[in-house]
Amino acid sequence: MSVLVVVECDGGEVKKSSLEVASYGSQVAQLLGTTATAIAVGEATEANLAQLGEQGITKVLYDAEPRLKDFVNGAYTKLIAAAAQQEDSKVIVLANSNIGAAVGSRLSVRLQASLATNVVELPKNDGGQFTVKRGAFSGKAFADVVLSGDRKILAVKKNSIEALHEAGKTAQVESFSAQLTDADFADAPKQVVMQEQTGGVLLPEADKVVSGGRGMKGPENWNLIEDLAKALGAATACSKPVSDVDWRPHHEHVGQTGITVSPNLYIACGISGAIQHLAGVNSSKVIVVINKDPEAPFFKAADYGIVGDVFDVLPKLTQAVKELG
Ligand SMILES: Cc1cc2nc3c(=O)[nH]c(=O)nc-3n(C[C@H](O)[C@H](O)[C@H](O)COP(=O)(O)OP(=O)(O)OC[C@H]3O[C@@H](n4cnc5c(N)ncnc54)[C@H](O)[C@@H]3O)c2cc1C
Repeated sequence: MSVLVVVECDGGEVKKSSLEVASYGSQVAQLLGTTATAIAVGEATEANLAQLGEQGITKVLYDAEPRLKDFVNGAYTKLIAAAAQQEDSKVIVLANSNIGAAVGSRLSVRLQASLATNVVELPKNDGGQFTVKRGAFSGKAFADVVLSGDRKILAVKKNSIEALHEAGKTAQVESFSAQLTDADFADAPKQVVMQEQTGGVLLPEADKVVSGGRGMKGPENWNLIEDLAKALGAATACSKPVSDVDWRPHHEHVGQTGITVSPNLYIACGISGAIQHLAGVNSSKVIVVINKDPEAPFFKAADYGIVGDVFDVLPKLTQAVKELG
């Protein structure tokens, strides 16, 4: 019996959120007195998969079927279920990402497993019960959830756990086949057309995000957001009212009704910090808020706050970032 960790890869690389998930899974394995095996999905290289040893993974299974390069829910679910069966895994850990959330629910039906999403801590053995803490009510609260049943699936929220890094440790990479058929690819997307992204950085995966709200006054001032984003190598985002009035495209709107982001750095410029906005950004590692109103609610969620006018602060901040190189 081993803990099975689902590792998402893109362009040959393991995604950062999956390094966290691998670290989480190997710590769960330690708690249960077993080892952690990963099943890799997406486009991966053997060398990068072997490096998952640094996050405590012992073995990595990889199916090189070319159609698995892009996300196909049915095929990914069957692949992961087959790996769980081969490894007799009672605990399956995945990222609380778009892929993880979609596969997690399908997998729970297929394997008759209990599922907890948005998990933020390692599980506890609470009086013999397997208990996990998860974010609830758009991140405003936490819930302790008891998972029963033989199999459990945990979808781990990004930035909830530090990725382990034991330099030089490698995992054994094994080829794996789930014997997928054409029927498993019935829901494969025919074509994926990427929306135009500022600086070529994809918003949901971005490591840094510079975001603007109504305090930016109009689309003609967005060069201030874009200049800072370019200097930082960040993606740009906005609040809902900004995209509602077409100052920015809808795919940049973050929050409860928009995209959820979990970057290492989120800079909010002229955004009040309404609960619906926070719901999409509150798993960011470091939040910086620039707002001229010291009472703006966003300051309560900020790691760093600048009380000031965005038109004064942003050019200076961009200049300072450029000088730092
Ligand atoms: C069902 C529902 C779902 C929603 N979903 C979302 C969602 O997904 N995402 C989202 O963002 N919102 C969402 N909203 C809207 C949300 O409630 C807020 O109205 C919205 O987030 C406010 O956007 P804002 O902060 O840009 O604008 P405002 O609330 O108008 O705030 C502007 C801020 O800019 C500051 N400011 C003004 N001028 C300057 C200046 N020169 N320098 C510095 N600061 C300045 C002000 O002090 C103020 O704090 C939703 C609402 C509902 C009811």
